[in-house]
Amino acid sequence: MSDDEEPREVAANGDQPHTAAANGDQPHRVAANGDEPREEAVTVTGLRYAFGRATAVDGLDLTVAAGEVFGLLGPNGAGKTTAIRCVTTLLPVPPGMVRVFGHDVTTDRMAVRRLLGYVPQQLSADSSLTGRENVSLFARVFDVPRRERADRVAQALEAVGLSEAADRMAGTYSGGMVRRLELAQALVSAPRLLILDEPTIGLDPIARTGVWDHIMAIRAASGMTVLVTTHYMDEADQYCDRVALMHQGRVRALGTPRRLTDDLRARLGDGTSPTLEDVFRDVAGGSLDDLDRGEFRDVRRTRNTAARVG
Ligand SMILES: Nc1ncnc2c1ncn2[C@@H]1O[C@H](COP(=O)(O)OP(=O)(O)OP(=O)(O)O)[C@@H](O)[C@H]1O
Repeated sequence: MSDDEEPREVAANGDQPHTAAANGDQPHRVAANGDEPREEAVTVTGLRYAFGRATAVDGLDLTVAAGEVFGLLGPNGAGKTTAIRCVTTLLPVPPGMVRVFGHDVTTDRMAVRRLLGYVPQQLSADSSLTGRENVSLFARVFDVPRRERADRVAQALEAVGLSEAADRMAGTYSGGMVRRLELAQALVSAPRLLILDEPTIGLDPIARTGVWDHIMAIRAASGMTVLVTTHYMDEADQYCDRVALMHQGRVRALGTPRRLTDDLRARLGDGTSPTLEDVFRDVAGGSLDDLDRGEFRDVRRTRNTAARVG
């Protein structure tokens, strides 16, 4: 696919593509399920970001509907983390390019920060503090009222299954427990939008499932919107309502995993059942060198969380 081609866009219900209503400062609405339009949690319009002369994000358009689990997929260097850091206000972008629940990340930065919880790829837990102390620290940083703090910290730890281990040093946690602790840190401020950058990188399959089980349970209980990046196509297929496949700073395909694979199956017409990874190969073409070398599948920069905490 050439750089000039449009990404394939598919609606969550398989019918109409999501369309944003240009209605000024009001949160936009999108039809995420074919029924009532839903509020837009994230709206990215023509986002470009360059580090010096290196373009990391190259004209990204995205809409994440409130309440959905949206996956940003792609190989190393596709621009996923850069895009996410723009949404979290950590990288400066011109006004009008990125909005969170209708708030512009540039002109209304503090309002945006109050709405989101962010689990970065980098380690954010302190090995010399207990799990509870780590989450308490975030509760203070995020201005959780003092009288609510102990309860909110306990609830966040409970939500990720760490109540029993709460008073152990984080340095004794397994990689999966550390990831869940970081999830609790992000949850303690009761965000409307949870952003997770490679939440399961470097974890074994059981720990990966454990992390996702908690994410999905929290989402079901709270209705929280989840924006997640991952290299793992199988996770995206299983857990994401919609995915955007990114390559070289641009979205190459967008839709529900089911719709994207069905669409490819119909086009191939050879009786095979393509996976999401096949869709990626199809839209990224032979230029996806990482994928061809197998690096894509094997988590290129393994985040050995447990070792780093210890
Ligand atoms: N701080 C930085 N300074 C210079 N270049 C950067 C910086 N951060 C990212 N880049 C470059 O921007 C491009 C996109 O990187 P980004 O980290 O957004 O990709 P990614 O899809 O998140 O990859 P990964 O899966 O490896 O995290 C890459 O070419 C990367 O080298």
